[in-house]
Parts: sequence; C-alpha cells; structure tokens
Amino acid sequence: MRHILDLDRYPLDRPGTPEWHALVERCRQDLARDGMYNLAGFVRPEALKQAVDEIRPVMDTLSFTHKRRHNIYFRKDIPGLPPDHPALALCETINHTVCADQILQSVPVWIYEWSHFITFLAATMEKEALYPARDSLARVNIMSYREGEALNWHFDRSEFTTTLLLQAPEQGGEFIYRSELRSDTDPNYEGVAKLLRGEDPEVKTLTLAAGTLNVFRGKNTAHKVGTVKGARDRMIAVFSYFDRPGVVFSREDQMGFYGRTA
Ligand SMILES: O=C(O)CCC(=O)C(=O)O
Ligand SMILES: [Fe+2]
Repeated sequence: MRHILDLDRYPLDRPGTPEWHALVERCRQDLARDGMYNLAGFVRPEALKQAVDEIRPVMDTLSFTHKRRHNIYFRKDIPGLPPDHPALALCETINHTVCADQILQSVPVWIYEWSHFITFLAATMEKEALYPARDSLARVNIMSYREGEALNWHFDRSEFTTTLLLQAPEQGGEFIYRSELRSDTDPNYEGVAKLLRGEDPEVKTLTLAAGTLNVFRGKNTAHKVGTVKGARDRMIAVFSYFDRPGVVFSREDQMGFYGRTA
C-alpha cells in the first residue's frame, strides 16, 4: 500500500501508535464539527494515474449511464408523505457508473478491501467494526461525470459515505452539501422542501482535489454534485461499508443504480 497511499502523512498502517491515534482524533473532531473530514493527498499521484488509466477503458465501454428523474430519497414513495409534497420534488441526475465486479483488480478496490483502511475508518466513525458490502455491484462504484452532467440532491443509504476523488474536472463538479438536514428521528420534510426550493442558507460547497479522501455523514446530509464543465471528466470512487456484514441491495435498487442485477 505504501506506493498507493501516502502512509508517511497518514499512518494507517500503524494502528495503535500515537501518530495513528492523533490522526483518528483529528478526523473525529472534524466529523463532530462539520459532519465531514477530508484527507488531502491521501492517494499518491502515480496511483491516481494508474487508477484512471485502468478504469478508463471500462468506463468508456461498460459503464451504466445513470440518467433519471428522482426525488431526494431515490424512492418511489415515502410512507406518510402525499405524492405531491414538495419534499418529493423530482430532479435529474446523469453520470456513468462502473461497479466493483468490473474492476476486481484495481487501485480503488485494493484500497476498499485493505483491512487497515477499514479499521481506520471504523475508528474515526467511533464504531467497533465496519464491514464491506457483500453486494458485488454496490461495494465500490466509480462514477464519471462528463461536461454537462451532475448528480442531484439525495441522501445515502449508509450512515457514512466514503469517497476518493480520482480525477478533478476543469471546472464545476463541486461537492454541495447540507449537513444534518434530517436525523434518524426527525425526517424534517419541511426543511427538505426548503432546500429543494433553493432557500436553505446552510448549504456549503467544497471543491475537492484529486487524491482526497472524503468521509461525511451521508444518510442525514443532503448532498449533490454540481454540473461539470470542461473536457476532463470528474471521476470518483465511492466506497460502501456497513455496520453489519453481508449487506446486499434489492434487485430494484440494483436496477435503478446500475441497470442490472447481480
Ligand atoms: O461524487 C460525489 O462526490 C458524491 C457521490 C455520492 O454522493 C454518491 O455516490 O452517493
Ligand atoms: Fe451520495
């Protein structure tokens, strides 16, 4: 892993040492304050290039074009919410997705499965353990956003979302988010409606640099990716871990996100 990750700066391979604890502590503080932490330069530039080079042909030929109108929940209906409630307003997403089963031997999948990485993530999230998904599609997704494309407002399925930007676009493609818009006990439908109307003053924008590890509270943070501009696509790896082993997506979700089942 030493040639892939900057382990001098981020000592993930030395769990239990004072420098490892210091890094975990810093990430915990960022999460508590901002609902997010970022490790810039986590992946070495040569490894980023290798990742983009090995994924590019798969992206160009086998990726699923994810294009649909959806609500912020990525669900047809929400029990208890009338279909015309403004929290269910539709928005449009388009990007291109490659799944873990199409890039079994690749830099992002190696990182996803590295036990020191999983141990570190769990520690920053103050969890006893964290488990990779069993779903062969959802484990790792590589998403490419070309000029004019964007991912629209949504909440994620898992409590935390872990991403690694492999290639930054020339312009646009910002990560736009609203922390703690809802909680596990309060869906805050009025707040969601306000956000979708463009009237939430708490929305923040982050421009990520390639190689940055980004971890945020995806389940209750509404987030989207701004429209990409310029010739270079925005390419990002999204890692899905869960609190229990063996998580698989429903066939309906697999079809919606990946255009196929596994
Ligand atoms: O592309 C990103 O930065 C975020 C991706 C994301 O939110 C997702 O895949 O759920
Ligand atoms: Fe997301």
